[in-house]
Amino acid sequence: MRTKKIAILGSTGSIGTQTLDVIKKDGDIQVLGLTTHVNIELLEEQIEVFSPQVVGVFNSDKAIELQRKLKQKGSKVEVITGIEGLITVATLSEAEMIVTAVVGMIGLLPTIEAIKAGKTIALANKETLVTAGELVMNLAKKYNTPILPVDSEHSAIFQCLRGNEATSISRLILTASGGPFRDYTKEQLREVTVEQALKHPNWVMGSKITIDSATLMNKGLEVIEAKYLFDVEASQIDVVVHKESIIHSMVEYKDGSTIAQLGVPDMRHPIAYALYYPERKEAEYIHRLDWTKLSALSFSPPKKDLFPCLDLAYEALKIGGTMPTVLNATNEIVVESFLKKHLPFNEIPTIIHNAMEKHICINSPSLDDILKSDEWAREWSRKKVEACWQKL
Ligand SMILES: NC(=O)C1=CN([C@@H]2O[C@H](COP(=O)(O)OP(=O)(O)OC[C@H]3O[C@@H](n4cnc5c(N)ncnc54)[C@H](OP(=O)(O)O)[C@@H]3O)[C@@H](O)[C@H]2O)C=CC1
Ligand SMILES: CC(=O)[C@@H](O)[C@H](O)COP(=O)(O)O
Ligand SMILES: [Mn+2]
Repeated sequence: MRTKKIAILGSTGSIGTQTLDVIKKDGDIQVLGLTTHVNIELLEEQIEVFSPQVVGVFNSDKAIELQRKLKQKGSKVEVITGIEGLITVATLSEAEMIVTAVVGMIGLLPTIEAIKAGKTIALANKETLVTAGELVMNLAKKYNTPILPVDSEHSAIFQCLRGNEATSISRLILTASGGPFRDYTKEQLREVTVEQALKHPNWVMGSKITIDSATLMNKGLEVIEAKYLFDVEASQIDVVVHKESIIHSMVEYKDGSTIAQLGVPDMRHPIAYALYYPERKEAEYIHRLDWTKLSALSFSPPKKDLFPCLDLAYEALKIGGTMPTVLNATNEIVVESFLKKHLPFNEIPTIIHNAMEKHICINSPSLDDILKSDEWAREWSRKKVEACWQKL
């Protein structure tokens, strides 16, 4: 049996740990590199089990601490800090595939370097495509590098597209759980707490994406991600609330037929699909749907007036250029602030909207334009949050 060699960016997070779980179950993938931001305790355990060559620890104090611990144990694993650590792991010469499971646009530069180094990308890090979708996809074409979606909706669409011509697509239908507040009124939404927002009805995920699900920004980011991954028009991407999260997304074809991908909500399925693509690997550990107990699959339109982030994402996509970059960067700042309890829930879309209004959009941006727009949006929204915090 051939052993596939991979590296994982963000191995200590929700997607990272589930990727390692899949790998442990199958035993036919070798892990050459791992990275974390600060969680060196978990990284140390992962080093014990998977024996990578190199690890990246973004935080420099934590990197030094880990280096010291590993030295004491006589370990030969190399530790690299900062963005250099992420890029080194993303471009390890022997690795064929990179799983991008970091959260946020910090994943952009390592992903670009991995593409240039010809690595297959198993992409969970949606902020990368939202920030620089056109640039990343153009690079992937230039370097002939496959980008395999890990996000459950995009994996579903990818699976539904197999064996069909892209030209026969009528529309993509992304399913949304609606998040924990899908049945809340406008008044109730004013009072929601971080603790409530962190309780996703169907998935256990990292805190940033969980808040994005609660605002429906996750679906907005996924609309942009779908546009770039599948090269369709924004008008061809619809969102429907499906609270059971059993149908992971659908493709409607020109002949009126719709193909959907269904399964229990378990990220190990889309992760394994990307890891082993084009093979479908035996996965006894994934629970099967019990059709006799599934009494109903429900659908309803998203409440766009109560959750304006979805429309903001469509708007950013329509404007194009650096507008999705600004949408993403502002969202990262306001979500972080909400999680720190420095910002109320209903200020999230307001600040993003204001940032988009203020931004002077650059069309066909270079990487430098993108990085500068990202920086501008972060600075601008930090000031807005600060002003809001003073008033609270
Ligand atoms: N969780 C899920 O089910 C799904 C997630 N996704 C997407 O996958 C990505 C990862 O999500 P998720 O696993 O939930 O996130 P988590 O917050 O659980 O994990 C994020 C990982 O990235 C690391 N990290 C965070 N910030 C930095 C930084 N500045 N520099 C370097 N590394 C960093 C974290 O390290 P540390 O542990 O030290 O904080 C951790 O390893 C996101 O883009 C998300 O939208 C998509 C679909 C489903
Ligand atoms: C598991 C996954 O892919 C998440 O993006 C999930 O879809 C979030 O659920 P929402 O539909 O609530 O955004
Ligand atoms: Mn998703």
